[in-house]
Amino acid sequence: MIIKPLIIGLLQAGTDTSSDTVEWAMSLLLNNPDKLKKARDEIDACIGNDRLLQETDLPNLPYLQCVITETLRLYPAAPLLVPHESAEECTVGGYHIPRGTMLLVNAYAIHRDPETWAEPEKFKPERFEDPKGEGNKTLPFGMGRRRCPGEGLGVRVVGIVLGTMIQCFEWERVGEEEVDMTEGSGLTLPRAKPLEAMYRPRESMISVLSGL
Ligand code: HEM
Repeated sequence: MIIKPLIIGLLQAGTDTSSDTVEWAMSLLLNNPDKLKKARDEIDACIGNDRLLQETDLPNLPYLQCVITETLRLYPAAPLLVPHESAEECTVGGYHIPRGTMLLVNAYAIHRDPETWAEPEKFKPERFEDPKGEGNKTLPFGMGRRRCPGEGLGVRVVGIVLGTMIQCFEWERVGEEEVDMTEGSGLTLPRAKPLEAMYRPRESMISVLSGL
């Protein structure tokens, strides 16, 4: 009886969140070709050109992970998380919250707070390279007992898809101008317009790709 709604819930919660994150990451990399090259160099050094990236490679690709974390900082797939309700009256930041109040966590604003982040609007995956540096104060998957249960799967899916796209193809913007980063609306955070980009197989990956 509960299997159907459970499956539908998992598909709804796990599909757009993951695909939007890949699309934002690729948009950011297209506007920052030096970061795209750095991610590709890491993949080439770790995996080479004889096989496709696999899930077991992900722990050995720390810069790719930094790219994903920085993407989720700037474009958290659920910018207000999911509405919560206070089970008891409580105090948050000095405000009295009666029992039964709807609470929204503005992860988008927290992730761009200039008190917390240096150059908050800038795409800098490097900010996550040094654990002693700015540190990771993001919450793209929420917190506490209602935290996203699909985080492990989501991070792996985004890592494999994005990493394979970087490993196998040369990516370029359609024209001279930067990719438009206008945000769409909704409960999740899609791009206003779907990403358009030019790509072609990398010479070094053609034998792997043609063997698929
Ligand atoms: C990049 C990928 C993903 C992101 C950024 C993301 C983010 C989130 C966020 C912010 C919440 C709300 C947490 C809160 O309000 O405290 C959530 C809830 C949830 N997510 Fe994800 N998610 C992702 C992928 C997935 C995947 C792959 C699945 C499952 C296949 C999934 C299943 C769920 C479910 C079932 C909930 C509701 C949990 C509850 O209410 O107790 N998510 N997710």
